[in-house]
Order: sequence, then C-alpha cells, then structure tokens
Amino acid sequence: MSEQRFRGQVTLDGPSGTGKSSVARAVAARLGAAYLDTGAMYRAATVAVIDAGVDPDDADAVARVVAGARIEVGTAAGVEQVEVDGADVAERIRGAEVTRNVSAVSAVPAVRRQLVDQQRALVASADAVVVEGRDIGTVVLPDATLKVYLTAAPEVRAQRRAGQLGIGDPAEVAALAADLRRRDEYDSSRADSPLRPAADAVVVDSTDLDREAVVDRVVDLALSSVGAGERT
Ligand SMILES: Nc1ncnc2c1ncn2[C@@H]1O[C@H](COP(=O)(O)OP(=O)(O)OP(=O)(O)O)[C@@H](O)[C@H]1O
Ligand SMILES: Nc1ccn([C@@H]2O[C@H](COP(=O)(O)O)[C@@H](O)[C@H]2O)c(=O)n1
Repeated sequence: MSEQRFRGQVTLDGPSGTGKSSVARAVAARLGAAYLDTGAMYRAATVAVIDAGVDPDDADAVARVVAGARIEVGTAAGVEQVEVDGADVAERIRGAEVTRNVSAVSAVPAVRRQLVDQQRALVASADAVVVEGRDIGTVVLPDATLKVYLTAAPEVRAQRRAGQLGIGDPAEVAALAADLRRRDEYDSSRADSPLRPAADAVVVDSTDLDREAVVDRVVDLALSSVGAGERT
C-alpha cells in the first residue's frame, strides 16, 4: 500500500551495483508507482543477439537482430517479466554471458533509439513511475519530476554484489569488482548516451547508508519535489 499519492517520474541512474534495482523497486512500491528496469531491456536485446549467433561488436548486425526482436518488459514492481519473442528470459538475462556482452550491445545507437522509444511509450502509460538505468535523467526523461544519481564506493559495490551471489572467495570477489569496473568504463565512455549524472540530478552516495536509508531518502525527495510533480 502506498503511503502518499505521488504523480510524476522518478529517475534512478548510476554505475553498476550501486543499488538502483533494489532501491527503485522499493521506492515504486512505497509511492504506488509503476517500475521500469531499462537495463533488463538491454539485457533482453543481448539475449536476442547471442541467440542469433551475431558478434556483439558488429554494430550493423546487432542493430538488424534487435530491430527484428520483440522485447517486452513488465512495469509491476513486484514481478520480473522479461520476454524476447514471447520466451521468458527473466532468469537468463542475469547470467554471465549476457552481463559480459550487454555493454557492447547497448552502445549501438540504433538499439538505443529503438529501446528509448519503447521506454518512453511505457512511461507515458503510467501516471506515476520509477525508471532506472544509465541515461534516464539525461536522455530518456529529461523533464522528470525527480532525478537521482546513485553512487557507492567500488569496493563496497563489489562486496554487496558478492553477498547477493553468495560469493566469499577473495579471487571471485576481485573478479566481480573487475567486471563492475569494466562495465562502468564502457558505459561511461560510449559516444551515445554515456553514463553521467544529469545537471539537475540529486546525487545520493550509498557507501555508508543501508538500503532502507536510501529508499527513505528517495521517497522523501519524490514527495517533496515541487514543480512538475503532484501530491494528492
Ligand atoms: N544501500 C545498500 N546497502 C547495502 N546493500 C545494498 C544497498 N543497496 C543495494 N544493496 C545490495 O547491493 C546489491 C546490488 O544492488 P542492485 O542489484 O540493486 O544494484 P544495481 O545498481 O541495480 O546493479 P546493476 O546496475 O548491476 O543491475 C544487492 O544485493 C542489493 O540488495
Ligand atoms: N538505460 C540503460 C540501462 C542499461 N544500459 C546498459 O545495460 C547494462 C545492464 O544494465 P543493468 O542495470 O541491468 O546492470 C548496463 O551495463 C549498460 O550497458 C544502458 O546502456 N542504458
């Protein structure tokens, strides 16, 4: 049950493993808002590319495959619904092969145009929505009610991700940290829609905050945002 009626759009961007998904879901539930995980859409596109046997670094071939794929994601905060051409890929998109290749696929401008159009259409159908990704505040929804850019120290992010996956071996934790670093560098340095905070984003550093404290902060910011947002 939501605590107060919120109307508007909350964007949550930031590097990998900063807590965007877990925070965005909880904020959406508290605000009674829809939830859109745009990373899941790029991951679903990557499944289509892998299944087509196409090289993720071949931009033209990637664009062709993704243009022909039906990518569908749900917007309910409590359920993860991700499909490619009608097949459920919700689990598969979290696997290592997809994670390894998703940054290359998401750097292709034609793929971004296609998925951004789809994201805007999904957002338009909701009167309250929390959207997470890398370019939501900068490109997808530049007029959002509230923009949050979530950060956390890289070593803290790697430890949290290790906890999530049940990994304790230091070598494996180091490999996770390297993967987070690689993806951040790729996502921040691409030409089209690089990861960066919007000029008007509120930066929230969760290094020393637990998840609930971050959720409280974002909910407070959303409910007190003035201008485009509305409380009823
Ligand atoms: N403030 C926090 N304190 C402790 N743990 C947290 C905090 N925020 C998130 N976590 C945990 O960190 C892990 C990574 O969070 P999450 O998957 O939400 O990050 P993300 O930014 O969506 O990652 P990615 O971009 O790779 O999808 C999860 O186990 C989550 O529960
Ligand atoms: N708006 C977005 C969202 C995601 N990406 C790319 O997808 C990758 C996976 O995202 P997760 O949030 O599920 O980890 C991410 O590393 C980006 O390459 C994007 O480009 N834009």
